[in-house]
Amino acid sequence: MVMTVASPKKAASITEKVWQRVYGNYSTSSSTSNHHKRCSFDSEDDYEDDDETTMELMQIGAERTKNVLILMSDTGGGHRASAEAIRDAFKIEFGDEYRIFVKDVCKEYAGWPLNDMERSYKFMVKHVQLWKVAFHSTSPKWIHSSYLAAIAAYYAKEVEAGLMEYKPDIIISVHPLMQHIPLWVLKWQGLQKKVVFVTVITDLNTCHPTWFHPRVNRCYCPSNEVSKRALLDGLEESQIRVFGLPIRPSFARAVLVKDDLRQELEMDPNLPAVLLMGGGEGMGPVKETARALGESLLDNETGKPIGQLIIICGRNKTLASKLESEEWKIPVKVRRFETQMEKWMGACDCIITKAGPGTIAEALIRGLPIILNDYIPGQEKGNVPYVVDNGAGVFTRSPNETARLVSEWFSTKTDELKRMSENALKLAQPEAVFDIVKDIHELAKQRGPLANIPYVLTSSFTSII
Ligand SMILES: CCCCCCCC/C=C\CCCCCCCC(=O)OC[C@H](CO[C@@H]1O[C@H](CO)[C@H](O)[C@H](O)[C@H]1O)OC(=O)CCCCCCC/C=C\CCCCCCCC
Ligand SMILES: O=c1ccn([C@@H]2O[C@H](COP(=O)(O)OP(=O)(O)O)[C@@H](O)[C@H]2O)c(=O)[nH]1
Repeated sequence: MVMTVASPKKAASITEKVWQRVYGNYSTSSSTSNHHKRCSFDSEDDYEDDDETTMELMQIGAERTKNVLILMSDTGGGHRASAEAIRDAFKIEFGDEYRIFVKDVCKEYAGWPLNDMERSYKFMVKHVQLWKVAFHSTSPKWIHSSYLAAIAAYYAKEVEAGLMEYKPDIIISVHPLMQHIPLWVLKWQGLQKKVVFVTVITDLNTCHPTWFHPRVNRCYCPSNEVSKRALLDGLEESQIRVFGLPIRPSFARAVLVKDDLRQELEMDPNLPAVLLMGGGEGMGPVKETARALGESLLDNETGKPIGQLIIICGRNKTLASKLESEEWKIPVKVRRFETQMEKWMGACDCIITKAGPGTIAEALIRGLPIILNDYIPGQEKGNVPYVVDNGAGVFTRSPNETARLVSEWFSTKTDELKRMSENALKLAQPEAVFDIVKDIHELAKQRGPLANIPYVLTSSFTSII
């Protein structure tokens, strides 16, 4: 079990413990304080535990700054992008009412395999058949539940220390593998009634069943397709909300003018532009597609370009170096990891990408017709019909076919490009992230009296049980 067993030294009354904590001569449990020293916080100032404790007690009965812990992992770029979108939306809507931490608690606190998921995931998606088997073989509830239960039991103390470090009032999971273990820890700690736990799903359609956990307070689904799956997997309607996929507020709120963006980004002001990318890791047939576009966007009769190409390689440095060293007959910009994706998307007229949900949702907001040229089996498969059946794009794995489509859109089929752009805008849900944070805020307000009792007191309860 995870409960801290009270040592003789610690066997003080609750009053004594509170007294000690407020007036000093008290140190928190060793695993937590050790980690605290090496841990960096996302908030502007690191804080001392004693000050924090005093502050918490002073704020009993008053409105306290609430701590929100967002659990994510860098398996792909989408989970971090959604986590940061939620963090920014909290700041915009509620200012200092909430203190937000975006953390991969499993990586920071637990051991293998939890601390190595990014590398393992990269390896598996490179060998797609391996990923396909892993994804589908772990789909039955009894398989993933027992597997995760075993990991939870093994790393309980570490994950507990990780969670408690941030004294969360609200935990938001934006990752499929971050429901079971934290929820077990909260149960073991007796903190389920104190802490609001919500899941924000970042897959648009064929998501893995680990996303759905019956003990969450809310499950935010990005689409009706996902909410149907949630209901089938045993969640109650009252737990589910469908607002859309959370996208960084800079996409929803900034007023961007294409001509200005092109000037700022040093692009050709007149030529239509296609954006080519492959998620945060620069995956999929980017190189081959770029070469095919280099040919198809050149008018052979006049020798002049009919379009320009922007390639965003994300963290794939090898790809970027290779493309940077090539000679192009049309205007081409090769970029590495970009932090202002809304600007590049705003400056272009269509996009080519693998079926990453984050990129798709962002492109829809900017009204970009989408050519999907790849998908990761399992979680990304359903994103293809989501785009194609709604008339916002097409799917082809062939670089030559992709290049032909773009050259037609930029010359003879401009009406088709316009129609798809309108359909994309109809599917877009730019306000989703704000709807999500407002709902979480309401949920937190509805919590019972235990929610307002500071951790210094609740942890005193648990440590003497
Ligand atoms: C016959 C029974 C055999 C059972 C053996 C179990 C072996 C476990 C081996 C592998 C684990 C497979 C996990 C499958 C569940 C994955 C759920 C899921 O959807 O994951 C997706 C994320 C990545 O996010 C996606 O990124 C995409 C872009 O790249 C895109 O943006 C998409 O929208 C995102 O959702 O995948 C992960 O995070 C998986 C990390 C797997 C790392 C494997 C590590 C090695 C083994 C164990 C880790 C511990 C957790 C295992 C949990 C197993 C139960 C499900
Ligand atoms: O240079 C880059 C490349 C990608 N992204 C972002 O990374 C996310 C990629 O998420 P997606 O779900 O599309 O794919 P993943 O990377 O998870 O496979 C999106 O928000 C992109 O805008 C970014 O910010 N900079």
